[in-house]
Amino acid sequence: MTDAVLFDGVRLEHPGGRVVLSGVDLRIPAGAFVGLLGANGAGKTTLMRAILGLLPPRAGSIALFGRRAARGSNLVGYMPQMRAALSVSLSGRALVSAAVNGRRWGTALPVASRRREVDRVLELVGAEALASRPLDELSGGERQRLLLAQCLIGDPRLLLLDEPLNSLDPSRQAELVALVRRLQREHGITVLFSAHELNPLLGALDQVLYLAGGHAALGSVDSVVTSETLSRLYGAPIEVIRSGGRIFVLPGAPGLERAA
Ligand SMILES: Nc1ncnc2c1ncn2[C@@H]1O[C@H](COP(=O)(O)OP(=O)(O)OP(=O)(O)O)[C@@H](O)[C@H]1O
Repeated sequence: MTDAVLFDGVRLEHPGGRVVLSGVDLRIPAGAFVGLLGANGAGKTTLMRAILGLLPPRAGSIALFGRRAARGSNLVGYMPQMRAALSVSLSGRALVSAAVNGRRWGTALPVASRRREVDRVLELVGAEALASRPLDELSGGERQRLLLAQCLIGDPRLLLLDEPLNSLDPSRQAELVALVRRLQREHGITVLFSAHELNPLLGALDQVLYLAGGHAALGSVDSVVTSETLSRLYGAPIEVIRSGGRIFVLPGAPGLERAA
């Protein structure tokens, strides 16, 4: 099967020459749910922008479903991290409609078809009842569902979700992860889901993509989230502790915290 995402020797730099990632080779199989983990500034957003074709690699190549990554691809749905613009009295339906009208098909799509597409994505995320309410009256979890609906417009095969759990409480986090997991399973969508915390994603992940020190490691949670792999990636001692079905990643040499 064609890989959803293929990085071959990729080097990503921001203007001004800041190297964020280098020598990255990775293959994300189509239909996988991948958690993208890494500390602040590790390059999670940068990697998503490269997949979107907004930051072309300075070396190597990126392909999506066998085609070179390019800006404006209908294969990809993106939920960006910055969501301040949502504190407005716009309705949920207007927010989702704006994406249908603007990004995917312009004005070429007949009004009835546009409306059907908005209804379809609202139903996919169970947000029909939210559609008529102003965004500034909705909870964080409800807004996230509408943003997810927006990403699903045009039936993308790959979803890039940039820290969608931020500012949600643990039960809303669990609901959102379960919703994305269901969409991924039922529709065969590939998901790249960035987060600061691994634990809320543990039950959903097929693989984890960890970024640190300009490098990337992709694989099962058990193979990547280990003291050995993360210490190599960070270039510094990292301790990984598993307890009660949760995983804790701590800086420092093994044994130091326990000794303290
Ligand atoms: N437009 C830009 N120009 C120059 N440097 C940038 C730009 N955007 C990001 N960077 C730098 O690239 C590095 C990676 O940033 P990025 O936002 O990708 O990290 P992140 O893992 O998404 O972080 P966070 O978890 O804080 O969102 C950081 O050092 C950041 O300062």
